[in-house]
Amino acid sequence: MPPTQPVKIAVRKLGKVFSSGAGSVRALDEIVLDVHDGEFLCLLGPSGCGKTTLLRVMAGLERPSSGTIDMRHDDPSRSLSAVVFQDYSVFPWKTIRENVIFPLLQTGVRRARAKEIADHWLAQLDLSGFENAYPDTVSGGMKQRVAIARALAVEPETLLMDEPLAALDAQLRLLLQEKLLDLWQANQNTVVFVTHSIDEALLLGDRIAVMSARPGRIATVIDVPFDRPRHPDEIRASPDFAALRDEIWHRLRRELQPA
Ligand SMILES: Nc1ncnc2c1ncn2[C@@H]1O[C@H](COP(=O)(O)OP(=O)(O)OP(=O)(O)O)[C@@H](O)[C@H]1O
Repeated sequence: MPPTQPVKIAVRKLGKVFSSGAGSVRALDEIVLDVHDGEFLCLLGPSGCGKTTLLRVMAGLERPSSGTIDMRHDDPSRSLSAVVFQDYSVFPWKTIRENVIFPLLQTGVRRARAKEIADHWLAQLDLSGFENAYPDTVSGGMKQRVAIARALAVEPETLLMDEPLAALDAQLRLLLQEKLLDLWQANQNTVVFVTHSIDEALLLGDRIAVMSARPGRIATVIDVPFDRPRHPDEIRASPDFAALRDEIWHRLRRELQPA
């Protein structure tokens, strides 16, 4: 649906150039994009087009070379944003519970309360019973659920996710997509979600920003018409799904093989 909520993240003419002794790479060029309150926005584009770079700029992990990015922070008691990366970025030397507690302690939450919050989010991610396990003793899917629990536990106003399901096998990926749909339905965070998968973007996103080949620009933004709460099997079987998937694929193909 076209967004009706106020703008949460405003990206204006954003450019990013990486310079090194070997030369420079223009990763992003004149990106203009609005992300709205409570919106699930997917970023899709050819490999190397700058999706991760854009997400890292949003997270404050990279500085723009030009242009601006403005992210509204409404509630100082909540974190502005939290990031989930592809590679299960959990601390192997901490237990699963301590992984989730850690950022809460950093923000000043007392340990007893942090434990309660951690256990709540671990239960939401179906990890009850594994609180005292170490990440390396559980599966990749579970590690990624720990990373998601840790990100959600700080109640971020915006959740930034960089291909969080890409390293999982196909079946596990479908299950975690369903989990993310449920979590979004319950919490309605603003989410920016990088993916290579058109199907995943259509299933999860309210809108899909398709990027051009490097230097990345926003080639087009597609409204996803499916009502929420969403039922993945029904959506995948719908004619709209097939038509949109074709439309997006043809758009991406133009980026991959310019005329
Ligand atoms: N720290 C860096 N130093 C130099 N170049 C970089 C750096 N980070 C990214 N790049 C380059 O910027 C471009 C965009 O990279 P980025 O990882 O953002 O793309 P992407 O769309 O996320 O790629 P993929 O889909 O393959 O993950 C690439 O050419 C990459 O090599």
